[in-house]
Amino acid sequence: MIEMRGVTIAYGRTVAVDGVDLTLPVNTIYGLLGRNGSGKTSLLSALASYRRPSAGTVLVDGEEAFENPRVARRVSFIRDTLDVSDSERVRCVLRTAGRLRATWDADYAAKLSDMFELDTRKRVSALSRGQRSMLGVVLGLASRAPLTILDESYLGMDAVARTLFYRELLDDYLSHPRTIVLSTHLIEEVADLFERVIIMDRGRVLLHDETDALRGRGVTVTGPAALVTAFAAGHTVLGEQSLGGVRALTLDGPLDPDDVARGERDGLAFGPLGIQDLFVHLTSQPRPLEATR
Ligand SMILES: Nc1ncnc2c1ncn2[C@@H]1O[C@H](COP(=O)(O)OP(=O)(O)OP(=O)(O)O)[C@@H](O)[C@H]1O
Repeated sequence: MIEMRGVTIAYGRTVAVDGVDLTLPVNTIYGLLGRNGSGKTSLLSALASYRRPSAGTVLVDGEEAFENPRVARRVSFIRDTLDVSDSERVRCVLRTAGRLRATWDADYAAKLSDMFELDTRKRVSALSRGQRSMLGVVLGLASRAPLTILDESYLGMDAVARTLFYRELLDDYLSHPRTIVLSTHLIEEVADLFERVIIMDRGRVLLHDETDALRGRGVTVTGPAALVTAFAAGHTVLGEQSLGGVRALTLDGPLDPDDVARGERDGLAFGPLGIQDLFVHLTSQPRPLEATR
């Protein structure tokens, strides 16, 4: 179990993470979503015990995470800097990872490198943007760490490489269950991988739920304007569009099935909202420039 209690991370006057409470059951794939600057990387750094929170605690299996070697050994945090030396050759980076990590699977790392056509003789400095990301993915997956954190790991990877990555991640997770936290902006592309979704907004957790529950959460109601308006009474409206006499409202669901059946009889149409559209609706309110205190 991973627990965050009142976790706050501030950089001077900028509050990147603002009193986050989260309980994360293990052996689950999490999607961490949030707009630019919403605090995802900061939160993940605390989760990975790379950063001491300004306030609050992060507990991994009951142990305080920061500067705790027992926790650090169980965590693999892959971020864009990769935390490796640019002058090293890829094969040396992989060998070092194997030496440092008891759970490392060298054969799997070799298989992944082949799959991504990653030339392990190259120095890290000679890798393209996408190839650096592939190296990050190899380091993350082959570590088989009980807590694997991939922070926007696909950057620069083309559609084919990303598809291979998603497929591989799911296959390997099924044979080696572990906790994987994936932060991404390519929501629709990966939404099917997530078992649970965490949405951050301005340093806070706006929502944390099972992906399946979220799929039924946003509902679009379309029909004659007066009928739609009457139906929406008492519901939270997340968004609206009008064209002539037709109105479409996005409501925060789930809706009562009897109400939906009645609405359909009256000529209203109901449609589910994808995770990405729900995310856009929930997080697209105008924002101040910085979340400062
Ligand atoms: N080292 C730092 N020093 C000062 N401010 C920082 C630092 N790192 C992050 N911030 C600020 O903290 C806030 C959250 O940044 P963070 O990188 O955690 O967001 P993010 O959700 O990962 O963003 P993105 O999706 O753009 O990568 C931003 O306002 C950012 O400017």
